[in-house]
Amino acid sequence: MKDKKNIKAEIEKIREELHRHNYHYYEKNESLISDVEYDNLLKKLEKLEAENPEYRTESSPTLVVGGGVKDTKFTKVTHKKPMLSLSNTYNLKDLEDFDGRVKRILNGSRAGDENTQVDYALELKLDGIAVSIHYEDGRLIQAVTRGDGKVGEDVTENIMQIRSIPKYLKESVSVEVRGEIVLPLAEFESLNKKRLESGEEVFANPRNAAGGTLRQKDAAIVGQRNLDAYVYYLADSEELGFETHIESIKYLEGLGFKTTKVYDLCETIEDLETRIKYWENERNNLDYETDGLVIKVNNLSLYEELGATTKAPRWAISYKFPAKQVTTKLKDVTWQVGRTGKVTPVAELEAVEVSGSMVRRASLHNYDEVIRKDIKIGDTVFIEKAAEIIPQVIKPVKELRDGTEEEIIPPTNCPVCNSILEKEEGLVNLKCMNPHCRAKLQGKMEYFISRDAMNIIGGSKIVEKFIELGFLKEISDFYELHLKKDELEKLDNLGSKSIEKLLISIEESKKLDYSKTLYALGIPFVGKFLGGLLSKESKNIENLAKMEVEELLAIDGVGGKVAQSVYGYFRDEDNMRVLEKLKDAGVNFEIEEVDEGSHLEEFVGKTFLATGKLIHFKRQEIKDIVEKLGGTNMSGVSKKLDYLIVGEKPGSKLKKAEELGSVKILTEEEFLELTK
Ligand SMILES: NC(=O)c1ccc[n+]([C@@H]2O[C@H](COP(=O)([O-])OP(=O)(O)OC[C@H]3O[C@@H](n4cnc5c(N)ncnc54)[C@H](O)[C@@H]3O)[C@@H](O)[C@H]2O)c1
Ligand SMILES: [Zn+2]
Repeated sequence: MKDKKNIKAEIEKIREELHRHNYHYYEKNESLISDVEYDNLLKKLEKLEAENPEYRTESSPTLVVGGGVKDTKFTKVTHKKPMLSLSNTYNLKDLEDFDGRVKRILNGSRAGDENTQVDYALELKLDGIAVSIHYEDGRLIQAVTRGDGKVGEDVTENIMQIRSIPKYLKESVSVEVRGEIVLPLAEFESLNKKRLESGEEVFANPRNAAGGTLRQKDAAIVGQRNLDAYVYYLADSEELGFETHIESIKYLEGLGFKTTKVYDLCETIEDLETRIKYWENERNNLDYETDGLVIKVNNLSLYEELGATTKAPRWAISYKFPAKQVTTKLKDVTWQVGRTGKVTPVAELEAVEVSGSMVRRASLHNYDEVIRKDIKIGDTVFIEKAAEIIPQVIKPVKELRDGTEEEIIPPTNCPVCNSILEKEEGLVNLKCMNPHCRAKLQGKMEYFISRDAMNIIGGSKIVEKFIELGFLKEISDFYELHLKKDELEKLDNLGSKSIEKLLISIEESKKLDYSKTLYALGIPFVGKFLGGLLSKESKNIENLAKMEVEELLAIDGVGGKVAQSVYGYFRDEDNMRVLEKLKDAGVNFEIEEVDEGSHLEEFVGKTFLATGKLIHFKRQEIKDIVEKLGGTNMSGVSKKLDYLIVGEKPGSKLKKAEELGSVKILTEEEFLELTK
């Protein structure tokens, strides 16, 4: 008995929690927990309700479409056909179950026909706000949000502000069309930047921003935000005589609607799996956010038989991608000193999995941002890890504070060398001014050997050790390491093999292009682009060192800050001393004269790009060959591209080139032939 009581209490507690999250998510367009955490709670409740049917209620979040219209500022409108949610899954096994369920229902109603063929349409699941838009004789008359699925809010005026939604259709038909209102990623970023600058709270993600915008009372604001709309459902498709979902979508395109253009026909579960794998990566190249894929039965005549629960149709399911955003606890903030002495806060987090990897630390950028986002130690925070990007702290969840959170206090002294820090430009940057600070030294060394600079093997561990042992005091010391070979080989955990490799890569680095060696010096503000530009303009470092500020300013692309920085660099005795050492060691600081005699007819005036995993060449080698033979390298596929060299698993670039039709595709062997 006691047990039962506990179960009842637990069920009620989870329901209450879910109601609270629904309120924040649908009414206020903000989240207190991540979607995965929400979905896990919902699944837990579903399980408890299934095991204890006596506690089921019609109003449970497991049975109703989220979002209400109770206190709405908009006029309420009853939907002709309910606007349902979608059941969701995060794995392929559940997808197979879905396919099995669909076939079982269809087989059940057609005894004897055991092998019903079911085709699926696979679409992108846009992460935005659902709307239903009504047209009468081709004219937009009303647009309604999903609301609680039965009753939504009239947002016609706001929808009128969205350029990609046609106000008049290309045919004079009366239809109801459903789609998703999204905020494109670029718009989202610029909106948040503006809000941060004006002290307003940032939106945690594009969906929240789209929701907040669409339910604005002031249509003019909606107009400024550049929302976009993609449609994915024609409510009257059967009445209009369409047989498949995909046909109806193509018809919508013909009427003037924007769709994602993704409606892959999949005949088997294997087809579905292949497309899912493809989109797991490819979705990062879209300019709007997707949180998964939607898989729909393509044959419309099966919809009635399959039916729907109170919450979702049985002819569709969503396959959700691993979450990019999750919440976790901010345990502490540490301060990191970079190569220029800039001191930045780093979030120390309770370990959490995001996009398939464990995250323990995340960037907080600078103290100003900590203040603007109002982040405190002990806060629950949203963090995000997009493809291959360092995890970022998005915002704190202030609603979850219990009063024990602590202010983040910036240090007064350098956490590494203890010298007093100085403030630059107000509060934005704290800086260690000690020229001998170990952290700065280490940062400088790591920058010097990084891939885009001198490309010397050996990571931060080796640099740290060599600094500690006194082998590295300035960047030119790398070129004296060979003199200490015997000593180095005796060090623990290194061994002669890796020392040998290290010394070879140091030797190799001497031959690098002047643009790279210039970049490697770490002159403030001189990144890869300016390294290239300044090397071309000056031809060699002696010329560059002699340039006056006015001469530097005369170079197209060089501004005041850069000119001052470059000029100052070469007027510093220490810098010049290290530079002389590098030159004496044989590091290249001049542009090689291009020998026009080596140009090949097949290459002159032609453009090249390599993609995929290359077997015979390094990517840089291909670029060097192209340049040497008189061709030009490109970074993306466009009409201007003449040759695409493809390795293994080429991906989207090859697809694009094939679509263009004008690009010649070469294997590595064919490329090699061309150079002969
Ligand atoms: N973090 C939170 O606090 C919180 C709270 C509530 C809900 N949520 C999240 O929202 C989900 C529930 O929201 P929901 O009911 O809007 O469901 P959903 O967003 O998971 O799926 C249904 C919706 O998908 C949209 N959609 C996008 N592309 C589509 C396409 N091609 N075809 C059909 N529909 C498409 C439609 O708007 C549809 O209403 C939960 O599973 C959870 O992940 C999170
Ligand atoms: Zn310091």
